[in-house]
Amino acid sequence: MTTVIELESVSVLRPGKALLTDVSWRVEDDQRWVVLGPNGAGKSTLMQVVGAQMHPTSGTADILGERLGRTEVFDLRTRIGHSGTAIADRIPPAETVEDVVVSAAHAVTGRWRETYDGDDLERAHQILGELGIRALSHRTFGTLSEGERKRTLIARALMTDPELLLLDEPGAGLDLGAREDLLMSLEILSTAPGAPVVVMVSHHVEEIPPGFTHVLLLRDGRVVEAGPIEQTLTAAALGRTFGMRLELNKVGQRYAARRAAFGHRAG
Ligand SMILES: Nc1ncnc2c1ncn2[C@@H]1O[C@H](COP(=O)(O)OP(=O)(O)OP(=O)(O)O)[C@@H](O)[C@H]1O
Repeated sequence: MTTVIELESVSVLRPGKALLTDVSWRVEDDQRWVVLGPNGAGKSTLMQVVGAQMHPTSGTADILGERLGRTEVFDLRTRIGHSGTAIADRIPPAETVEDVVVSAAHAVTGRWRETYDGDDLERAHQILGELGIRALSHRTFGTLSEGERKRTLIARALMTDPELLLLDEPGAGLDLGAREDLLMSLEILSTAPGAPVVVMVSHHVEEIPPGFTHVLLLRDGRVVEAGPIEQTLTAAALGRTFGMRLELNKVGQRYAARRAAFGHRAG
């Protein structure tokens, strides 16, 4: 077992605001994590630190064996796949799906900057096939539905064969069918032999893909609980995270949460 992420007392401070406070977190290479928390909890900030895009103000962050602040972040970033809305916003709407994915091989957004070889294209098409969107290869990014965009961004994040894959709210904005399709793809890709370690951010327990093993609950920049899903994801812990009394149900490997009925005791 190898430690992929090790944060020790990480804080990220901005003028007048603590984005993260004293976050300690360890992720091993046989684990798949969901980071859950309400709006503004610090989830994206945490992904920025873990994705080597942001340095902690204090504490230490070791990612894939490299300590932030002591390593060349550009090299480290090539080992990490990151998909989120910040990346989607930088993609030109006229770029084709194939180019969005293949351009990751050179870590640029906008194909015009680089040329690609046949191997890159073959790999891009293989990944698009695994995510069920190969038929969209020649469509432009701007014409895709939200679900198709999310898949394209995940395909892009996988293009460099990363050791660590960070998915920031992959289920946001998807309809029921698209969400269920995406969860199935995430289950398959995260449990395949040789799969990268996956960390996924979400607001909803309904979006936890089967096969995910651990959960980190975040509120106001602080860790509420972190550990194996079975023991950690309780109605009480979720209620503390979201600031209300919640009922939590589990059917098979899927979860559902709602406000607790009057008189219900969170367990
Ligand atoms: N540079 C900054 N200066 C001050 N506050 C900031 C800065 N960047 C982010 N914040 C605040 O820090 C908090 C955490 O932001 P972050 O984007 O990490 O939360 P999040 O959990 O990802 O939220 P959401 O679920 O809404 O996407 C938010 O309240 C945000 O407004």
